[in-house]
Amino acid sequence: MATTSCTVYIGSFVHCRSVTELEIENDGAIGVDKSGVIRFVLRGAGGNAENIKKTLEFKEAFEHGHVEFVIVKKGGWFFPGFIDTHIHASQYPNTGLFGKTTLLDWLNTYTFPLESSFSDLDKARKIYSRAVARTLAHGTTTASYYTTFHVPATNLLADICLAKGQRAFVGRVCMDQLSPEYYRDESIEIGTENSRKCIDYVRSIDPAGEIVQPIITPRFAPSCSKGCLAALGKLQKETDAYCQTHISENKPEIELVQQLFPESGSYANVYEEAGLLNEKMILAHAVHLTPMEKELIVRRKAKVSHCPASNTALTSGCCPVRDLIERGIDVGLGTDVSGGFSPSILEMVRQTVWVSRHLAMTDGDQAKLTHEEALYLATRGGAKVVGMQDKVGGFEVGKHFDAQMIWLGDAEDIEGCDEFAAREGPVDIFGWENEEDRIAKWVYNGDDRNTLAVWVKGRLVHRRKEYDC
Ligand SMILES: O=c1[nH]c(=O)c2nc[nH]c2[nH]1
Ligand SMILES: [Zn+2]
Repeated sequence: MATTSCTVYIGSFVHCRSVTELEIENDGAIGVDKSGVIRFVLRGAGGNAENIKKTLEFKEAFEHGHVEFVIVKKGGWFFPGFIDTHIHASQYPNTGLFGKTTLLDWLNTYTFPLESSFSDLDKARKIYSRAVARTLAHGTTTASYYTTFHVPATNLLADICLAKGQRAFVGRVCMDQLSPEYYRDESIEIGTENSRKCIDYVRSIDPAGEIVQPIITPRFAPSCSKGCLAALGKLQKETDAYCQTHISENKPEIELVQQLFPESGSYANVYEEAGLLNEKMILAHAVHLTPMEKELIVRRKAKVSHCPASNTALTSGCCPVRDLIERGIDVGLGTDVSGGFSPSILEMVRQTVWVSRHLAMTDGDQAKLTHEEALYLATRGGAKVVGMQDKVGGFEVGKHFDAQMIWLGDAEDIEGCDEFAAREGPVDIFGWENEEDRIAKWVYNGDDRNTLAVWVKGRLVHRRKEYDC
């Protein structure tokens, strides 16, 4: 699956025009050069090859016969790749396992025993390969990953993402307290040094950071001493790397932070004091922030990863996403595997809508988010969270072609078979649906069977077996 020459993607495309509005173009053409950058976007008569040939950028390529065409079937569309702003690759085998636990006992019961086993590199390879392949199959073209505290296994995940072509932030988990003794950094110095080794390694395999980048990852305040957080704040300044952590996920966790950092005043202020709260910080959850904490996050331009499935599974709470957005905080979506039960960002789009509706039942209708808004969070919102809004999230000239081809199946009846056996995928199409209906059906009923192919920077990184493109 290598990058070809120039490619023109022909047919319908859909992306978010604004937070609330989708652009649906039924007769489009997107020209992508051999480095994966979008060189033209045509609306109307895009399928007309003569029209496409007229575009200056591609004239020469056409003349030399170096242009390939990828055509989406009628009823399907190209959509920007999804951005998962918070996922624990190391927890992938536990997807769907959480029982009745809540955050703190879930960590001890399910999470620390699994994560600590990543000293076994064969096991790490198997798990990370599957996690990356599966998320790609769900259309995730960029992911911000937590690994474990192991340096070799963390570097292995970066290798796998680079080889498979998924854009990734790869973060070695730092913690020097609270987790079991067999699974915590021996000292602040050793932990910081190990994190630096991972940063250096990831930058050595992709110096331009086009596909993989390092991300500093203090697990969360309860797992990190004040000295550990301060050392990571210093490392962040030195390396200018991104940073990710958890914040205000559930109430007992917040009480624990008050006990552990009594003089800090608030959970957000613990990170602020360590110099970690800035525009390169991705804060996962942010369910129970106080107004003062939200103001601080706005001032520091830190980002939020909304993880609706995880917040429901671990009964953490309903994040007031509308409030965060209206305050001007950049919000993206996170699967938070395996607190979250699914590696699919499409599922998180649904869950975002559901959580907002549950919130609306108590807080009023203004809390409700539409699926158009949730799709924005899954693409352009996520791009802002990871600082890639100029590169990915939509189809504009100059952006990279990170995209998925969506197809719901067609409406043709199979003779003698009126019922569900006629359908291979999860969505029933009757043929009379307009484009808006098809998108709604995809959001509420679709899954990876509808994602026929996925590209990152113009490189085909996934395709369904039965789809030949
Ligand atoms: O959802 C979560 N997953 C984790 O692994 C974790 N660690 C601390 N807090 C956490 N929350
Ligand atoms: Zn998490």
